[in-house]
Amino acid sequence: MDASVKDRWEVLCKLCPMFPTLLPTGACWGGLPRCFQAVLLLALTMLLLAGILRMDMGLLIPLLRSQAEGPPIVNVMFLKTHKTASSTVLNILFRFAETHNLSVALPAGSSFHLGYPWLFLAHYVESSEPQGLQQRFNIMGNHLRFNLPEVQKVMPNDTFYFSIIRNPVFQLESAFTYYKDYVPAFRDAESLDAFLASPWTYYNQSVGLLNAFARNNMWFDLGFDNDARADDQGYVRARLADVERQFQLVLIAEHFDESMVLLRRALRWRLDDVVAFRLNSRSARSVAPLTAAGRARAQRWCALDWQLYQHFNRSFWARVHAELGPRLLRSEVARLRARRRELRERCLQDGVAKNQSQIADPQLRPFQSGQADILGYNLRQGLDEQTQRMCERMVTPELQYMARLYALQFPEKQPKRLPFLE
Ligand SMILES: Nc1ncnc2c1ncn2[C@@H]1O[C@H](COP(=O)(O)OS(=O)(=O)O)[C@@H](OP(=O)(O)O)[C@H]1O
Repeated sequence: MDASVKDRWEVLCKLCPMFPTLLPTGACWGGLPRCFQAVLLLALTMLLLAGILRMDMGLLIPLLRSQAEGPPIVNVMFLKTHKTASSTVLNILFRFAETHNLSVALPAGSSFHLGYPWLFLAHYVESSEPQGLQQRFNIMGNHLRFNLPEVQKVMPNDTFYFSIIRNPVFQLESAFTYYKDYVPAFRDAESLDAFLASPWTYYNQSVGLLNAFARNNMWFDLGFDNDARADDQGYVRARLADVERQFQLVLIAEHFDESMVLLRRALRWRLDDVVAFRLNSRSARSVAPLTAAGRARAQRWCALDWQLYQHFNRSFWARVHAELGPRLLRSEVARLRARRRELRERCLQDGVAKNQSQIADPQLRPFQSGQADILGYNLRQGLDEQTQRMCERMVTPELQYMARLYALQFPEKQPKRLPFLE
């Protein structure tokens, strides 16, 4: 026998006593080939076991962990960025707050948002405490421009912070239609393609905050300067690091269901807590897709948002792979979709979204803006009381839901007026 092969067998045999229960006694003393076979058998068995365990434990661990790691997280701050599926996420948070009797940081007085587009200040939140005392809340999610030190004044120290972003090309297209009449930079542009072909004709930086919808709107919502130089890599990297430090999770609107899977795991919530119907969507008629040249221009015009999106899209998928892996992700997304289908069948008339004129109950009619035709839902007739309440929560538009929570939380105060319903 070759000397080096013999040496290796001897090393293997020296390891034999480490597995006294697995190897037959004396296997190594009887002869080198027997020892080699035993070690090989052991290695194969371990490989096989590892394969089986990896497969099944991958599915089991999250279930075990979600129970083992304690109760659901109830202190949650959601930065509601604009035109990013954020109303659907806010509906999830409002429902969780209402069904768990949690307090919500709601806009003060007759306001519908938390001071946007100005940087958030704690006093934009309604409070039942006497002047000077700062009330803290469980849930916060109405539109605001992020300002961490002020948010920390109204939220507990152990709050979970998260947000959502969307491909800026689609985010801008949605914003253009929705804010067409409201944003100075959009008003005179015939179309978004026309705006992007010559943005400086329409966009005047000195007009101030109202134009924030027209450029790098997500960057702005995060509290940063939306007109900053996008080619200053030091600046961009520093702001991205700020977001990473301040938010435990950044979701991606294009991957909404995968986002809900991650969110549910992070918050240790039940499946039904994160199942939602798409809210605040436009009818196909009011979507005006950009040309290929327009899309390229939008990326350049919103280069800060583009870098934000690229960065967090990458880290989102890295996290999905690290925490779940493809098999578990697929099964969790399938579970979520199946449950949504079930609830759609149970709750919704015809199972589809309706435009404003088709919605019978004014409380379920979403606010309309600009040239967008915003869709909502009719509920099925004849639901039992409990199902009716559950379904109603899922389809109540943001402003009506906010007004209802406000009335519940501050019964002594003047209720919110929603003029568009009158
Ligand atoms: N679940 C889900 N998945 C993907 N996309 C979704 C989802 N829910 C809402 N949406 C789309 O988000 C857009 C509305 O965004 P917001 O609710 O953030 O708008 S707002 O700023 O509160 O007015 C709006 O986009 P547009 O239709 O392009 O305008 C919605 O269709």
